[in-house]
Amino acid sequence: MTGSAAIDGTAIFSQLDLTLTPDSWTCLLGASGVGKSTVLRLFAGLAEGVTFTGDLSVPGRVAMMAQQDLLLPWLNVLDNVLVGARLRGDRPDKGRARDRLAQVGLADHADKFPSALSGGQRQRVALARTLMEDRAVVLLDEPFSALDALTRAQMQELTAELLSGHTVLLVTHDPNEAARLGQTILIMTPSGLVNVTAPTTPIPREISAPDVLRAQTDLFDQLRRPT
Ligand SMILES: Nc1ncnc2c1ncn2[C@@H]1O[C@H](COP(=O)(O)OP(=O)(O)OP(=O)(O)O)[C@@H](O)[C@H]1O
Repeated sequence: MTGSAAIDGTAIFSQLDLTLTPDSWTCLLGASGVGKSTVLRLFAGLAEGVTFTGDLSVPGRVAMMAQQDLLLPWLNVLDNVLVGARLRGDRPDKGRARDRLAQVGLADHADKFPSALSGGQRQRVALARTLMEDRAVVLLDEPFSALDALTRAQMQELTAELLSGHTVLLVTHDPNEAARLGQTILIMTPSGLVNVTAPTTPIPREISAPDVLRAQTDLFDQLRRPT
């Protein structure tokens, strides 16, 4: 993505230059309102009302997972995982959906309704639904931010494992999360992207690994700097 975006004539960002590295996790941080979600929505083709000027190329369709699990309360867990196929009018592949639920540790919850699940379990259903789409590019918009610290850490690990080999763009406000998962770490500012050196060890990294703590501190410093 190279270009500028505006809503109703008001600039959201200008001359942003963002290239995702294939098969790798890119983490995008930055102040509230700087335009991170707008970037994701543009990549996803869901940026209604946003005027983008520039070049934007997306290799095929993408999958997206957001902070809210967006599960449909009137469908059971299995049907929520199958919702993409149903919306497209494809034949639902229940066997594959059950496999995805097993991958996220919810094989025994397929017939339950979302209201009977914990927040962490609901987010795992959302992950199973994202995996069901089987897209090379996956966009994650603060998917773990509403979870308690322990569940968040577990979800980070599970998602990194299951999305291995995908091209991932993760928007997060959490420097530790970026330091654990980022293979490229970028801070979005009104004047462009700042590249912060990411650890080079494989992901997911341990929460308190020395290289993670170093990158986390570095990120805090950069985020605190006035732009
Ligand atoms: N539908 C809309 N109409 C008008 N302005 C909008 C609309 N959606 C977003 N904006 C504005 O666009 C800017 C960027 O919003 P965006 O959600 O992309 O920021 P963000 O960096 O993801 O913020 P946060 O970290 O708080 O989620 C903000 O100033 C916001 O007020």
